[in-house]
Amino acid sequence: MTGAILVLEDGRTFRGDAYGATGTTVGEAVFATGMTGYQETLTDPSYAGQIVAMTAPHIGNTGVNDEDDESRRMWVAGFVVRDPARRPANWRATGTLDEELRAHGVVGVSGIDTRALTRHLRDRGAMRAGISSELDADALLVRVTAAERMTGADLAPTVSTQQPYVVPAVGEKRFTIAALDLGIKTATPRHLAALGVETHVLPSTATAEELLAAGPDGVFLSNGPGDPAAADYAVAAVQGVLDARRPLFGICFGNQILGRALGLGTYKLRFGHRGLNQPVLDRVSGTVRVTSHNHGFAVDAPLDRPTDTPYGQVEVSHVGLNDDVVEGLRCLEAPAFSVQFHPESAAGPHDAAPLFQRFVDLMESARRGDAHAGGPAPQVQDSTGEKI
Ligand SMILES: NC(=O)CC[C@H](N)C(=O)O
Repeated sequence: MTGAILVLEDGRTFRGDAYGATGTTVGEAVFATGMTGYQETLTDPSYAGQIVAMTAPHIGNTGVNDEDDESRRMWVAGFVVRDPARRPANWRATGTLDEELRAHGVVGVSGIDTRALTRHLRDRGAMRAGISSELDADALLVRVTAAERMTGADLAPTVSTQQPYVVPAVGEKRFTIAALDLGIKTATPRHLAALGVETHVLPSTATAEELLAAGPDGVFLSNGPGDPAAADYAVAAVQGVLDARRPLFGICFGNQILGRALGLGTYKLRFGHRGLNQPVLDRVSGTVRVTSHNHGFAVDAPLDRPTDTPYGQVEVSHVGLNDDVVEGLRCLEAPAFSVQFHPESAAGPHDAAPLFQRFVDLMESARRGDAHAGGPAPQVQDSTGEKI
């Protein structure tokens, strides 16, 4: 077995075995706490530039399949696992994770103490790191300290589609939307399609004019990698959409971009939220949902009062219950809202999926010409009859 090392920016070194592709890679070391969903994680464009360590010790058990990819390729800069499955056991599996990582050139390391690594990152914060099966620790550390930092990194254009494309509605088409692809996952248009929404996906650098050109019923802002403070082009596009008063819904990076478009700041969290069971309070409905997260930055906004913006007041609609981080925004005088977590899940629980229905409700009320603001009163009911 070929050896490999993981070296953190502060010099801490872990020794293990090469996993996936051999070679050398650098990126931001982060940990993800989901016990399932490694295929979705690896193919989520939001992880571009990051070396992802899985805290669940046994990874690869269900292999890989042809259906669970969230984009056209794997984007992680590197992959760290404790104990890879020796062989997959799942009826949907078409290959092993190790082979798939190699096919995508993802350099990984296995057999290291991922609990110690996670505690280190939790205490010291996410930091640059490298994995190598060919360099010694000193040489790798030189590469790590020369690597680009996540703060200030503009990565959405590197993962976005270059060409617009359309995802048709399933059944009768009720609405057409333009989606700004900052790193969109396939699960998102799929959720919208099931609600009768046709999604026109546009490149990350699309302007407001381009987003609005076809007269869409609404505009969607996707998740995506990098620092929202570096994506001024997307902020300008969103301001144009707000000026046009077109219904707008954003997820994760989209939440951060909406926040910036409203004049709010963003900041880097110490180690971020990456997992499938993060409790979030929806202050509009008063319910707590267990949600899927993947973010290292967050919006800076007061929790206790609405903020005045050039587009009217905005309030914090969702709050993370682990740490009081802003997890959603709702414009009170404009048809715009967003969440920091992932209603499309993939992977993760489906608690938040009805937020897509809220977007549809918002477009419906805009079409009727009703007075509308970002968070239509929650009228959707889940299977227990509870309002969400
Ligand atoms: N999933 C996302 O959209 C992540 C947004 C942003 N890159 C962050 O790390 O916070």
